[in-house]
Amino acid sequence: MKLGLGLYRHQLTDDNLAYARQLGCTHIVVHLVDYFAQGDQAGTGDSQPIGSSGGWGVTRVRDVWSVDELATIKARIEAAGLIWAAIENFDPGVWYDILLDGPRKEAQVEAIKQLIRNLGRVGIPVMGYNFSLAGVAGRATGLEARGGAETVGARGGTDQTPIPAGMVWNMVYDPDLLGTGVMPATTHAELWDRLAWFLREVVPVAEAAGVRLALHPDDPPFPMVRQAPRLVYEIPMYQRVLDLVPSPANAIECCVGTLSEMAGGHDLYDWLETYARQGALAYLHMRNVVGTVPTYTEVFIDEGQIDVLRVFRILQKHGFDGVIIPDHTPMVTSPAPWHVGKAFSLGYLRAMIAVAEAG
Ligand SMILES: O=C(O)[C@@H](O)[C@@H](O)[C@H](O)[C@H](O)CO
Repeated sequence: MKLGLGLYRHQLTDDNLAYARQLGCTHIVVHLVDYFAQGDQAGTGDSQPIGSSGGWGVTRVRDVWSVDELATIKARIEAAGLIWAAIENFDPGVWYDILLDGPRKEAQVEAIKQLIRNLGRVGIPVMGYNFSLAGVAGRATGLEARGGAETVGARGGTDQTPIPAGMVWNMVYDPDLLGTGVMPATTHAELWDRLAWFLREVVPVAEAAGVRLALHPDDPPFPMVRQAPRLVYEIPMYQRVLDLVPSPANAIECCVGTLSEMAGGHDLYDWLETYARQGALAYLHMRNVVGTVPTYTEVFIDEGQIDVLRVFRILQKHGFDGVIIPDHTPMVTSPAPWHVGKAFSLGYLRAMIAVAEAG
């Protein structure tokens, strides 16, 4: 098992790469979507994008990331002695009509196929994505982790304000549509059909390119957020995703914290075993949590309901040799809240991986 660090686009600096290397990471996962440039997230520093109803701003991105752009970033990561394990998330500006079943979806899926081929050419083995209309939205911030550390969670429900027309996945893709109404109502069945269409189009291309598509579960895992349906909001629902198009290229971005927050009473460890046995886990997000939907809090890696060592022992048993990154951590009161939070988590994860691997 390999330890990695996830960096947002604006965090892709030589200092942060050196930081990752110094703390024992061998791999980097990069969010190339610039969530923090503007909108409600602007100026929030390194804190995670929360997803307030105003969204993260406008995306003007229309072209997929080119071979040159990707190769430049890769060279920089490798110069720091690290390996680029995955990109996390498509820019809404290049695939909004795939999510919305809009008129540009055919053209956009061709662009996504080109992006996947670009990843294959540059040698980036995983493309993480979140097939979601509302995206990561509707969580509340509070001082609820150990010692009053700032964190996020849900307090009995989530945001159900409708998504404005022109916005999807927390970003505005067409400012001219703002103020003209709301996103058309969608059913769960329709959203599953959209995912199935997307996977049937793209998985064969990904397979040929040697790239794995890896779906993130819905965070927060409510059946509806902002009046829009969610896909994977209970743990067994991932099996339906895998069965749509069985292939090593149709895989899971396994956010263990989100899975543990899910309702329905399904056993986390049994299901992790089910997915690990199928070789379906592309990479892992690790954090801890207290509670399940509709009320839960994200907490420090060592203080929640998830038995991290038990998770790693399951992965070890099934030969998982992919990358594990710390997911969101509470912000630690210090001159560098994000860096200290991640450093604490990285040290803990590194130790647990070592114990699990020692058998
Ligand atoms: O801040 C973060 O890293 C998260 O919000 C992501 O884990 C997010 O849940 C996924 O990228 C969604 O695809």
